[in-house]
Amino acid sequence: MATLLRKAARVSLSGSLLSAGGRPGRLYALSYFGSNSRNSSTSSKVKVDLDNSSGIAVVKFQGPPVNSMGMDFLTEMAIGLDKLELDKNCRGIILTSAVPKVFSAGLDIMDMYGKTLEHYELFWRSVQDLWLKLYSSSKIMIAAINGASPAGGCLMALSCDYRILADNPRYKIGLNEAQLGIVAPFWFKDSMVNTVGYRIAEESIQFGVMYSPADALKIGLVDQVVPEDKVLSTAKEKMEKWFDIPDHARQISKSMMRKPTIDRMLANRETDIKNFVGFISKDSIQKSLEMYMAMLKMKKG
Ligand SMILES: CC/C=C\CCC/C=C/C(=O)SCCNC(=O)CCNC(=O)[C@H](O)C(C)(C)COP(=O)(O)OP(=O)(O)OC[C@H]1O[C@@H](n2cnc3c(N)ncnc32)[C@H](O)[C@@H]1OP(=O)(O)O
Repeated sequence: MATLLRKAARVSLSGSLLSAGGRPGRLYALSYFGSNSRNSSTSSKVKVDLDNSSGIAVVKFQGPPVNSMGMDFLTEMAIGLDKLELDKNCRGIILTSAVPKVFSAGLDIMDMYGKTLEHYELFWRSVQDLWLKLYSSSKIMIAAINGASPAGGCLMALSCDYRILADNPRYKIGLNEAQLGIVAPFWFKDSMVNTVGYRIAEESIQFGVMYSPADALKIGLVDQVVPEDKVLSTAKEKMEKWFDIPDHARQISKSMMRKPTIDRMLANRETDIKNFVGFISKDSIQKSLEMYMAMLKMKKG
């Protein structure tokens, strides 16, 4: 009976939780290589390592200096996630960083500065696409946050089912867009509200608060804070606990919780792209981004 239940638990529903409009299951060229028990794929910004015996895939961001989410990163992540979504051996995915001290610096500001309208449109569609894949994944997603995680970095963590943050006061996390003079779009806001609740999100987004690990834990932005060298092992231990739940029941429950948020984004996707392109191409916003980049560079010198 126990074996039967275990087998049943491994049966996964095909495809992500995405509804029809979301273009799931796209095929792509990236291929896995490795032994029967391990499948690995490395592209320039993302490394995917699936352990077939445990069912856990570790997706490591490896785009120094800060794992910013530019076109390459977005494309490689989308390809890696598509592949894992279709892989029956994969039951859970851990997102983490191979770059010291940074999980992800969020969207690549250089993709939002001084480019053509066509570029902004393509870029924003790719950002939406990645969020849809993360948020609607049928797999168990755990963020092993081993570094700073502002804006888009925080969004990737928010898209997971569980978040573990390294206990280092320099590793701040939050949707800080307002501090750059830009606005977190409604689906960033929805992801935050769904995690920490309306009142905290309201304050957090308006101020663009970046939380220390202790504060992030207090408001429920992360679920656990552990010593830095334990982040990945804790994520793997936690994953084993999630594996005790039969996949089909967990997936349907996840879909039930997330579907309204996903559907809202799909229904407003084109308007959201128009808003982004119109907003980001304004002179005043371009100026804000320019000043922000200069400030980042000055901080170094
Ligand atoms: C209608 C809707 C409209 C708009 C919605 C847009 C939504 C936007 C979402 C976003 O994600 S915007 C990005 C927000 N990100 C940030 O504010 C993070 C900024 N970066 C940092 O705070 C720090 O870099 C750090 C992540 C804490 C790491 O600090 P560290 O000291 O380790 O590195 P350093 O600051 O020296 O940076 C190294 C290098 O990287 C460049 N950099 C940093 N972040 C970005 C980025 N997001 N995009 C592009 N480039 C980035 C930084 O300038 C340095 O470059 P240099 O070596 O050439 O000087």
